Amino acid sequence: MDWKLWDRIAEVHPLIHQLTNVVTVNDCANITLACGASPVMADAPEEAAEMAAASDAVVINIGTLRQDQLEAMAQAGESANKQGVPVVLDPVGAGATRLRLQAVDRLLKRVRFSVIRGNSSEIGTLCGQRSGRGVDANLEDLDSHLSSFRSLAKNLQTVIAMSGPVDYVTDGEREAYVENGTPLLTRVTGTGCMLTAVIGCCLGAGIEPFHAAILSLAAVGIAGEMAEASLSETEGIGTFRIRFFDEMFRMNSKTLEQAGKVKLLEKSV
Ligand SMILES: Nc1ncnc2c1ncn2[C@@H]1O[C@H](COP(=O)(O)OP(=O)(O)O)[C@@H](O)[C@H]1O
Ligand SMILES: Cc1ncsc1CCOP(=O)(O)O
Ligand SMILES: [Mg+2]
Repeated sequence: MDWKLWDRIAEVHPLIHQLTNVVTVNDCANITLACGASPVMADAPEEAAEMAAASDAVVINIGTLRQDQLEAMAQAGESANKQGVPVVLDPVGAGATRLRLQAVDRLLKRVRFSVIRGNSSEIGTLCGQRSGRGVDANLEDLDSHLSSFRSLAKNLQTVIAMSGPVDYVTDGEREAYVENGTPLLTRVTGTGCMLTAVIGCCLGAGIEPFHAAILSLAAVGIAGEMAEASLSETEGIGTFRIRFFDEMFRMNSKTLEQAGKVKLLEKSV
């Protein structure tokens, strides 16, 4: 794993156009800045395509979806595809309602995504195993689903990045497991959304999608581990959230190399 790729974000300082949810939009903008990239949040249909074409990567997150926003997302994605700008999808709560399920279906028909990042329920739903209440994960027996995740990646010509206790990344040929992280990351809303924004930063810096996903999963996991380790007995989730931002701001290739727990199974299929 070439951890030095991470430093490209600060060197390139890419512009990351994000069409995202109202719960975590501010956290996504701040994590983008913390990584050394520049965020712009723009989801009006009147400007989404123009903004996407002028950006280095586009992040589409359906967390609090509305119909007009969906059209803006599709237009931004199409415009990005036309200009060769990479696009990453976060299918938040894809299995929770019909609106979300249909939205993901429409987006996948109109836009080619470089990476799709979701939790196990969201990725399972994309494979036809509809699951998930709300936005949190509850798909079980993940090992039995790995071959469908690989087929999904192959069919959509994308990289699937499934986060969880152990993260799994595949482009249909190559596979990787990332073992960094802490359950505390699930006790703060937005860590998945921020992870997807970080993937956008890596893509915008020109890092190819498979490695962009691995680097981002390792970075977020390690920042979570370090934030947790810094907590005193009287500190809790509020302090964890702040320290997580601090650790992402301080993240560099050396820390990634020392603390990254990645198993790469290249050409494993
Ligand atoms: N049980 C866990 N143990 C360690 N890390 C976890 C655990 N669950 C999730 N993570 C980490 O939390 C981050 C957010 O992932 P996740 O919670 O799956 O996304 P989402 O918030 O979209 O459901 C990822 O970096 C993931 O590796
Ligand atoms: C709670 C919630 N509801 C709609 S979007 C959202 C945020 C989800 O963020 P994450 O998936 O990163 O925890
Ligand atoms: Mg999520």
